[in-house]
Amino acid sequence: MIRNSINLLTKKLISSTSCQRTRMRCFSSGATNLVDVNVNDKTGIAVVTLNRPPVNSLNLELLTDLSKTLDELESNRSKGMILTSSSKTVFSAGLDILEMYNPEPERSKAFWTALQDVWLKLYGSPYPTAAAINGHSPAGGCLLAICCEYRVMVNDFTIGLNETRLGISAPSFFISSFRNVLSTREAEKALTLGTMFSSDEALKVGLVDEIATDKADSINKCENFLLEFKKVSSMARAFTKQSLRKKDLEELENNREQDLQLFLFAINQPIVQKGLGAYIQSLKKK
Ligand SMILES: CC/C=C\CC/C=C/CC(=O)SCCNC(=O)CCNC(=O)[C@H](O)C(C)(C)COP(=O)(O)OP(=O)(O)OC[C@H]1O[C@@H](n2cnc3c(N)ncnc32)[C@H](O)[C@@H]1OP(=O)(O)O
Repeated sequence: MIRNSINLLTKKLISSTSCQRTRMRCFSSGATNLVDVNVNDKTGIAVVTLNRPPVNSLNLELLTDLSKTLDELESNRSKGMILTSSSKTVFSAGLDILEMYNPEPERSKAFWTALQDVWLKLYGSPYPTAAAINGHSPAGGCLLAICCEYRVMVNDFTIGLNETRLGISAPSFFISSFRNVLSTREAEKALTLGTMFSSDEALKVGLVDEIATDKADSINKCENFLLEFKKVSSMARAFTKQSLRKKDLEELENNREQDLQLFLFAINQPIVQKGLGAYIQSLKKK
C-alpha cells in the first residue's frame, strides 16, 4: 500500500498541563475527536485511545477518525502504537449495529469502506502495534485487537468474534486476521461457535499474549513489547511484518468492491434485519 498522506501531526499538536508533565504530545484525530493520541516524547510511542462513549461502537465517524490517525502515525514514522479505550469496561463493542440496521445506502457504503481502510492500515502498518485491551472486546472490537502485533488484556473481560451468535458470518478479513493469531483449528472452532473467551481462556488459547491487572499495567506491558524493537532495524521489521501479512492484505485490496457488495447484500436481507432488530432490543432490555 502506498500512501502519501500529508504530515498533519505537527499541525495538530496541542499542549496541555498533563501532557507537559508526562512529556507527552497530545493531539486528536480530526473533526469529531473520537480518538485521542498521546505521543511520548522520550520513546516516540503513541497511545491511541478510542473515545466514543458509552461502548466505543465503531460507527462511520469513529472509523474515519481512526483511519486519519493511522495515516498520521505512518506519515510521522511512528515508533509504535498502543491502542486502548477511554471506557473502564469496554475496549470496543465492535461495529455499531445501528450502522447496519435499516441501512441508508450511501452511508452503509461509506461505513464499510472506512472499516476496510482501517483494517488495511492497521493490519499492514509499518510501525509496531499493540492493543491494551482494558475491557470487553467483542466482534469488531476483537478485530482491532487482532490487527495489532501484541495483545495485553486486563483480567475479567471477554474477547472474541461472536458474529455467528448474531446470525451473521464474520467477513473474510476478520477471519484472516483471526487465523494470523490462532491455529486454523482453534479459529474454526471459535468462529463457528461465536466463542467469547474470558481473559484467562484467551491467554490459554493464544488470542492474547499477556494478562494485566489494570489499564496502566496493560499499557506498560504493551510499551515493554514495543521497546524491544529499539534493537531492530525499522525497515527490516516492517518488511518482515508486511511480507507475513501480504496475502491477507492483497486478498482484501484486490477484492474491496466484491467485499463491499457482499456486506451490502447481507445487511439488506430481511432475515438479517430481523436478527439485528432482535439483538438491539435484547441489548436495550439488559
Ligand atoms: C458479510 C458480512 C455482513 C456483516 C458483517 C457484520 C460484522 C459485524 C461485526 C460486529 O462487530 S457486529 C457488533 C457485535 N457486537 C456485539 O455483539 C456487542 C454487543 N454489546 C455488548 O455485548 C455489550 O454492550 C458490551 C459487553 C460491549 C458492554 O456491556 P455494558 O457495559 O453492560 O453496556 P450495555 O450493553 O448496557 O450497552 C450500553 C449502550 O450501548 C449500546 N450498544 C452496545 N453495543 C453496541 C453496538 N455494537 N452497536 C450499537 N450500540 C451498542 C447498548 O444498546 C446500550 O444502549 P442504550 O441506548 O440502551 O444505552
